[in-house]
Amino acid sequence: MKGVLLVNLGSPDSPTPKDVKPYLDEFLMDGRVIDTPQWLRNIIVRGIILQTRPKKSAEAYSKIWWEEGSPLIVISERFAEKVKNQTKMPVALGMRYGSMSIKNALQELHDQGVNDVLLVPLYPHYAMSSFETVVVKAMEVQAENFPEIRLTTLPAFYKNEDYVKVLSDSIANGLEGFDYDHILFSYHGIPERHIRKSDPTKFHCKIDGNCCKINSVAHHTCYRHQCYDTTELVKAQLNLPDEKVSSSFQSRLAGDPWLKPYTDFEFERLAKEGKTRLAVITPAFVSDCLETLEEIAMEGEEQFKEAGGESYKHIPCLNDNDAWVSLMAKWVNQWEAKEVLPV
Ligand SMILES: C=CC1=C(C)c2cc3[nH]c(cc4nc(cc5[nH]c(cc1n2)c(C)c5CCC(=O)O)C(CCC(=O)O)=C4C)c(C)c3C=C
Ligand SMILES: [Fe+2]
Ligand SMILES: [Fe+2]
Repeated sequence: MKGVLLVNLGSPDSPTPKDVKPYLDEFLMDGRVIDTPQWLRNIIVRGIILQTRPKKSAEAYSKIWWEEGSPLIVISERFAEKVKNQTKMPVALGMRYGSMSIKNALQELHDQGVNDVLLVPLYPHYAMSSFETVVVKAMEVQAENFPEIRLTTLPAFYKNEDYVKVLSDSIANGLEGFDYDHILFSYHGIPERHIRKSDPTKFHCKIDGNCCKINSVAHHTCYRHQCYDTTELVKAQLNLPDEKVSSSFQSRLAGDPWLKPYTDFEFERLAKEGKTRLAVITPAFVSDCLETLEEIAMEGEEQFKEAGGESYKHIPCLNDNDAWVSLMAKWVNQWEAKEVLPV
């Protein structure tokens, strides 16, 4: 029997340093997130980052936490529930990190007689630190515990025509009534090194401003290209003028060079250039989370207004938007009926 496994990133169990620390430990000890040799990752993560970050992160989580729990988890649960209502197949939800494990979710499907699973990483773009780590983890868990289950992965869907339409409609809806003079597409950042590592040609991705515009097989795994493509596709769908739109990358950790331009620097640059009414869109995330609700909706507004901006709006992610749910249901049902996957 066929079934669906939806996987998002995960959150700590509560917004306290006690619960944030083990969550960050699992997250940052993932070699696809901090991609150093393990001995060095141990020093960087356990010897340095985890000494101070859990307290700082817990404070940030406290600002956005809902009565029902972490926004990312609650929204993912609502989404999964709605998808369930639009398919005959069993649907389970797991998280890459934290206590809602992929193993438990696969067990849930297995207990319902499922032996053929469509794995859906809830990320529109490919990155080794998001999409790839979910796929690798699910394959490891399957091989170790459920050898009779067949796993098929839904590919990164950022340029799927229906998805671009659903995303654009949701953005248009969020922009309604807001008199903006600029729209910033802020994507989660990654270290530049990750782009080079994921380049199958080993020479295409130079991160020089041009490589992402030249056609290449490298784009199947080039997160930077996929983000810029998303901006262009939405811009075309909504007929947005070039001069009113730009892209940037947020949430960097100290140390390595990350993808540029950095979102926080862009807030300052745009305000100084006289763009005073800013809308911010965060299309690397399908559900709102710490990085959108705290870093963009709260901190971002403060940074932009301190730099001279006057009005500011964060446009919500797709979350459990009905059109998004129906599109996901269409994809999983097409796979069930004809083994067809979206492109
Ligand atoms: C080296 C560090 C990190 C990489 C690379 C990275 C890539 C990456 N992350 C997401 C999506 C999310 N990240 C979230 C939180 C978060 N991310 C990092 C670090 C890296 N992410 C940290 C340390 C944290 C935790 C919070 C903090 O201390 O700042 C979240 C939110 C989770 C939540 O509970 O709300 C999401 C979602 C993507 C898509 C990505 C690569 C493209
Ligand atoms: Fe992250
Ligand atoms: Fe590229």
